[in-house]
Amino acid sequence: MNAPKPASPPVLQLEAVNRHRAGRPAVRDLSLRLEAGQILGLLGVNGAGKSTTLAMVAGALRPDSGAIRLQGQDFLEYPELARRVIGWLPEGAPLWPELTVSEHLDAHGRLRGMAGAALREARETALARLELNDMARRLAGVLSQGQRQRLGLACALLHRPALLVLDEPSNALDPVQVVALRGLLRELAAGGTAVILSTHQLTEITAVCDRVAILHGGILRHDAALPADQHAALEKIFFDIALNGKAEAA
Ligand SMILES: Nc1ncnc2c1ncn2[C@@H]1O[C@H](COP(=O)(O)OP(=O)(O)OP(=O)(O)O)[C@@H](O)[C@H]1O
Repeated sequence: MNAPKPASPPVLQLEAVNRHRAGRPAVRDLSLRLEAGQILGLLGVNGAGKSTTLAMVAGALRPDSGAIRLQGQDFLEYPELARRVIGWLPEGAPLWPELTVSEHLDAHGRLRGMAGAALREARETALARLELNDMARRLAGVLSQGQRQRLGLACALLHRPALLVLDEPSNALDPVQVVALRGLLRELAAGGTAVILSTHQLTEITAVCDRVAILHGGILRHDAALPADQHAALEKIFFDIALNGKAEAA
C-alpha cells in the first residue's frame, strides 16, 4: 500500500504575529493560514490593522514577534522566496510618475529576475489582463486613478505569484472594471493562486471571497468560510464587531 502523501504546507501562515506602530499595538497575536486557490477577504474599520497585516505579509514591515511562513518556509530567512512567491498591490498603488506603463512592468519583472522573451510575454499578458494595451506608452504620472490602480494590479500579478496580496484592489475602479477584477481573481484562484485582499466593500467580499477574516483593534475577531446567506449574515457579523466590539464565534 502506498504511504499517504504528506499534505503540502499552506501558501501563507501567520503565527502569533505582533506589530506596534508609533508605539501602539497595530496587530496583536495574529494567526492565519491560507491555502492555494483560496481567496481570503480582510475586513475591519479604519485603523483595524489590515494594511499593517498585508505589509507584513508582503515583507515591507517586519513583525515585532511571531512567524510568517510562505509555502512552509520562514520568509524572513529567505527574502528571495518572498520576491518570487508574492505579488503585492500596496494601498494607493504607488507608482513612478516618470515611467511609462510598459516600463513599470519591465522594472517589476527585472526586480524579480525576469528577462528577455519571458518578461516580454508576461508583460503582454499583464497588459491584456488589465486592459492596459492602449496605454502601454503613457506615463504613469498622467493616468487616471483607476488606470493607476489597474497598473498596480498588473505589476502585482506579472510574475504569476503563488500569493497575491491586494490592499483595497477595487479602489477607484469603475463598475465595469470591478466586475472584470472579480472574474480575474476567480480565474487566478481556480489556477491555484492564493489571494488575500482587504476592502471596505462587503459586496466585494461576498462576490469573490470564499473566506472572510475581520480585524478589530489589531485583533482577529472572526475567521470563517462565508456563511450560506452571505451578505446579510456577513453584514450582521461585521457590524456586531465594528460597532459593539462583540466577537462572533467562528
Ligand atoms: N505609517 C504609520 N505610522 C504610524 N502608525 C501607523 C502608520 N500606519 C498605520 N498606523 C497605525 O497602525 C494602526 C493600524 O493601521 P492600518 O493602516 O494597518 O489599519 P487599516 O485597517 O488598514 O485602516 P484603513 O481601513 O484606514 O486603511 C492604526 O492605529 C494606525 O494609526
